[in-house]
Amino acid sequence: MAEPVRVLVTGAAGQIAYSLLYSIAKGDVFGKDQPIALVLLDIAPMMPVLEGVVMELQDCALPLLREVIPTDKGEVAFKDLDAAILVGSMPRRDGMERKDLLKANVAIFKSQGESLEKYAKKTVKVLVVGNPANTNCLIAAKSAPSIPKENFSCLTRLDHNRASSQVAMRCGISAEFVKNVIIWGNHSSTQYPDVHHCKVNKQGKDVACFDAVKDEAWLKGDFISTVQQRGAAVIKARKLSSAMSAAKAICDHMRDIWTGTQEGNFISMGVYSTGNSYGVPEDLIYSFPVTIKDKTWKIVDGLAINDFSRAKMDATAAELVEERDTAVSFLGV
Ligand SMILES: NC(=O)C1=CN([C@@H]2O[C@H](COP(=O)(O)OP(=O)(O)OC[C@H]3O[C@@H](n4cnc5c(N)ncnc54)[C@H](O)[C@@H]3O)[C@@H](O)[C@H]2O)C=CC1
Ligand SMILES: O=C(O)CCC(=O)C(=O)O
Repeated sequence: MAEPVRVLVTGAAGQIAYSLLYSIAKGDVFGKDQPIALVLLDIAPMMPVLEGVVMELQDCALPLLREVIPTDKGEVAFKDLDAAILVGSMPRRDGMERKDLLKANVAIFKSQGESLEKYAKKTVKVLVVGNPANTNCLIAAKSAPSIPKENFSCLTRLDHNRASSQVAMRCGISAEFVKNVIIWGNHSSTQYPDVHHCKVNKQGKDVACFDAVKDEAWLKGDFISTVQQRGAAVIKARKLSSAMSAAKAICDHMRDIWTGTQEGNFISMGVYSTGNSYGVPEDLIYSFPVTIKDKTWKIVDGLAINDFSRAKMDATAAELVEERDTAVSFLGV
């Protein structure tokens, strides 16, 4: 059997991690034959809670889980990593915008980027989940200059899954029959869920989403705002932010990095924008449609962009430029 992959989850005593760790440990992400060493980082006051999580992982008696390492120390957590899933940070409460989190959370990602630089393998794949996810990811990447920027990505797969599911429900079909929705831009309420290239499989045939849904006003109106506001709607209802669906999206994202995307399908993730062909400003982590092969993503080029889409792509880019500049002014990176 293969050597264990060493996987870090930060915020390991929190609610997303509680939904996530079982799926990783049972092989849903890195493969059913791939042993795993799971490193769990949280802050010192959470160590007693983390001990409980470790006990539960042990009690699952999972064959692939070779080692569980709980810690509050960066030098232990980031050592020799193959994959890092950076969840730990402060979540948004009802009434807060993601920008409110910027100051508190970017400092965490600067310090974790520095730890990746010092201790992780240069091949480590880093997924940033903690909000504001795009800007935190950019700051972590900038703080780890010897790790290629392409190894860093942020989670917009939850938005992607939300968009697929909204279209599927509208058509009365399962979400597996909806492919190639796109989330452009920021994981925030300015994101642009775009269905101009989306296909819906109806009775075995791929049909353009606009023809399948037959309601352009909905697709250009309530559909977009529902996806943009879904995180806030869940917070309002649960008084806590999305956790089960976030964990599922993290698994989808990291599994696609590890094993690649299916031929003809693309997915959305926040990646480094420098060199993109869509006129998005450089030096951002911006969500694009990507395909993945050999653990390497590639932005899907050549998709037609109409004026409606252009305006929304530019608006979310402008928000990211502002977030980046604010973060840089806080941190001086
Ligand atoms: N990108 C996305 O699609 C989504 C992102 N999120 C974000 O994920 C983050 C975590 O959410 P939850 O698990 O619900 O929050 P939570 O509050 O339940 O858990 C966060 C955990 O992170 C820990 N933590 C705080 N600072 C840390 C540090 N410096 N190092 C390590 N651990 C640290 C806390 O002690 C806590 O255990 C939030 O920022 C939330 O906004 C949530 C849902 C979706
Ligand atoms: O909206 C938030 O701030 C937390 C949860 C989240 O990012 C989401 O559900 O999309």
